[in-house]
Amino acid sequence: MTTVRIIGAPTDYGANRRGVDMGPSAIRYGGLADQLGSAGVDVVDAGDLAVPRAEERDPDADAPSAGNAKFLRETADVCRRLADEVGGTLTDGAVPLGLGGDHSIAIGSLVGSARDADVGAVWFDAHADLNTPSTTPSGNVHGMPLAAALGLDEFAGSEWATAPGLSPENVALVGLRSVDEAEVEVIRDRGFAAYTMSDIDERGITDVTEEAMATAGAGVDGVHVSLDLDWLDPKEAPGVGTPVRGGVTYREAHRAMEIVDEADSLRSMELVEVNPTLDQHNETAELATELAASAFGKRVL
Ligand SMILES: NC(=[NH2+])NCCC[C@H](N)C(=O)O
Ligand SMILES: [Mn+2]
Ligand SMILES: [Mn+2]
Repeated sequence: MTTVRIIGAPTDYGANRRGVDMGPSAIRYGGLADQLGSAGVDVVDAGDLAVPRAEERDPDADAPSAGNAKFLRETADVCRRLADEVGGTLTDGAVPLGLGGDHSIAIGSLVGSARDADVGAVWFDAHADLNTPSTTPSGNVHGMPLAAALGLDEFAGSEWATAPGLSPENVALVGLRSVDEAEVEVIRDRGFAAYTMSDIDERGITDVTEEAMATAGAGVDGVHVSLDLDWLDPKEAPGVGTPVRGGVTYREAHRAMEIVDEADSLRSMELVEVNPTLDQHNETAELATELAASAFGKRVL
């Protein structure tokens, strides 16, 4: 039987708006353990990493060496510890499920997942998260995790940020609808498999997700699935910090997660960017738990 180990990373260093640090509590309160149980997996909750409050920290402590990247030192500290938790979970034969927190925690997830293995990544997100300290329009590290893990620009050779076993040919982005100019260039130059909402409109979520999982999983030991809740339409998932209209529906999201399960290559997963201060009756957190259950095999019949 699969054991899923929940690891909370209650950060909001990487986002503009406060509140995603409450994500792990909201997602647990939203019924995560029960949902995963109904998917037929064993669940272990490792609790939350200790994360100092942003108010007690200086966002520019690393400037100017960090370029325009706020709270980079704090992010590095959390990601190092998260990478150890994720790596240790895999060594124990369980599947790590990270709870954000903002999307910068994906750096730690990817480093931990790709420490002793070759991995692919599927990024379910409205955004590409491929900015670097020199290209970011915001200075927010949640717009950079994929670039960091791939070692782009300033992240090249960074021991805490780059994921050694993550290869660019095994990266797929799904659901794009808000991509910055510099990110468009990176996607074109590096040839990432990237599916916009138009691709989903045209080809359907099943076809697109199957192709994304196949690309990410080709020739590697497993796939990391990063689920940013702003991937969904804000009507379905209002509790996120950077909502973008025109996202996937409730049904499309479930179908995609069922395909994640069917691909049988899931190595590690995370649920990020749930912001309870912007949510309605915890519905975004509850949706996150349901989608995780689908990804771990929950079916009606
Ligand atoms: N994980 C996220 N919600 N990322 C949003 C990123 C938005 C924008 N591309 C930026 O770099 O600031
Ligand atoms: Mn996003
Ligand atoms: Mn994101």
